[in-house]
Amino acid sequence: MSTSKGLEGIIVAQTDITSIEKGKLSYVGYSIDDLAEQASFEEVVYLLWYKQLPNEDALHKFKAQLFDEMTLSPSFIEQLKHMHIENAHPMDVLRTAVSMLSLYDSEHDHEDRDSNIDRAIRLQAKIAMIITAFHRFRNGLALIEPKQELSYAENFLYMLHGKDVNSLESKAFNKALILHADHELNASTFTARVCVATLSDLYSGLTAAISALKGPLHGGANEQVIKMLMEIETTDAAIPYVKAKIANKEKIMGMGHRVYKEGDPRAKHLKEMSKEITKQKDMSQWYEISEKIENYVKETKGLPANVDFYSASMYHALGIPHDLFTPIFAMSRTSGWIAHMLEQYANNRLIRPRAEYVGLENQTFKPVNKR
Ligand SMILES: CC(=O)SCCNC(=O)CCNC(=O)[C@H](O)C(C)(C)COP(=O)(O)OP(=O)(O)OC[C@H]1O[C@@H](n2cnc3c(N)ncnc32)[C@H](O)[C@@H]1OP(=O)(O)O
Ligand SMILES: O=C([O-])CC(=O)C(=O)O
Repeated sequence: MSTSKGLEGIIVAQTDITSIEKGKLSYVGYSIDDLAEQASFEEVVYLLWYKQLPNEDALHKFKAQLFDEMTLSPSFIEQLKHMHIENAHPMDVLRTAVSMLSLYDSEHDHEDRDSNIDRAIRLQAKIAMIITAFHRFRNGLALIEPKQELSYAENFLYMLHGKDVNSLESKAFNKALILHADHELNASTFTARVCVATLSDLYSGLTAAISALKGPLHGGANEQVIKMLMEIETTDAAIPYVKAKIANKEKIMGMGHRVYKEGDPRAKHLKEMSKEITKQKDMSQWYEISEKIENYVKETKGLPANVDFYSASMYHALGIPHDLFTPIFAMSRTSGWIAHMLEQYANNRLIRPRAEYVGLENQTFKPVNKR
C-alpha cells in the first residue's frame, strides 16, 4: 500500500463545479478574475448550484427567494440569544445554530435535488442572519431586518452595523464573498462530501464543513492574520516580528497553500481591495504591514499569500469584528459546500479510504489484574 500524507495530490472525485489548472481558478468555466470584477455574489451562488449564469428574470427570482428566507423565527431568535455564553466564539455559535436549523425542517427527503435547493436557499439566507443577529445580541442591540433593495453583500454589512454601505464597501465585500465561494476539494468541502456520502443530510454536511473550516490551518487563518497584524502594530515592526517567528519555526498565518505554490489567484484581488478600502478609511498601515510581510515571506521562504491574508486587513477596515472573519468565510463557502453536496448526492458512492496499519502485532491478551 502506498500512502499520501494529507492526501496530497490524490484525485478522489470528478467535479464540474470548480477547476484549478496551472494556478488558474474558475467556477463552472468562468474565470475567477471575470467573476470577481463583474458578477454579484448572488449570480455566483446561482452559477455554482445551477451550473449556468442566471438571466435577468432568473436572477430577480433567485434574489427574491433569498430575501424571503432572510428571517429567523421567534423561537430560533430566543435560542440564539441564549448562545451568548461568555467568550463563545461566533464560529462555535454558527456551527451550533446551523445544526439547530435542522430541527425546524421536518421533511426527510434528503436526497431530492428540488427539496435540497429550497434548503440551500434557506441556509444561504439564514446564515447571514445568524451571524449578524448573534453579533448584535451579544452587544445588547436589536436585530436589524434586511432591505429588499440591497444585495446580499450590502445586507450583511447593513445588518451588522445598522448603517448604509458606501459603494467601495459594497464592491469590496461582494468581491470577497465571490472569491471565497468555492475551492474544489479543500478540507471543509471534502468533509461535507464525506458526510453526505453516507446519505446524511445537508445540515449535517454543513455543520461538519463549518467544523473543518474553523481550524487555523484552513479558514480560521484569517482571524490569526489580523491577530498578527495587531501584534505587529507598526510597519517598522513587521520584518523583525516575522523573522523571529520564522526563526522559532512558527508559521506565518495567511501564507502558503497546499495547491498554489506560485501564488493564489484570489490574493491579488483582495490585496487591491485591501489597499483601496484601508486608504478610504485612513487605515493604510494595515495594508502596508501586510505587504511587508508578504514580500518578506515570499523572498525568504518562497511562500505566497493565500486567500486569508489580505481579507484580514480588508475586513478590519470594513469595521468587521475580528472573530466574525471566519464565520464570514463560512457564509460565502456555504454556496460551494452546497454545490459539492448536491454533486455528491447526484453521483454518490460512500467515501471510505483505507489506512496502512503500522502498529503493534500479535499481542497476547492479559486480564486486567495481570497487566
Ligand atoms: C482557505 C485556506 O484554507 S488557505 C490556507 C490557510 N492557512 C494558513 O494560512 C495557515 C498557514 N499556512 C500553512 O499552514 C500551510 O501553508 C498550509 C496548511 C496552508 C498548506 O500546507 P501544506 O501543503 O501541508 O504544507 P506544509 O504545512 O507541509 O508546509 C511545507 C513546508 O513549508 C512550511 N510552511 C508552509 N506554510 C508556512 C507558513 N505559513 N509559514 C511558515 N512556513 C510555512 C512548512 O513549515 C514546511 O516546511 P518544512 O518542509 O521545512 O517542514
Ligand atoms: O483549497 C484549500 O486547500 C483551502 C481553501 O479552502 C482555499 O484556498 O479556499
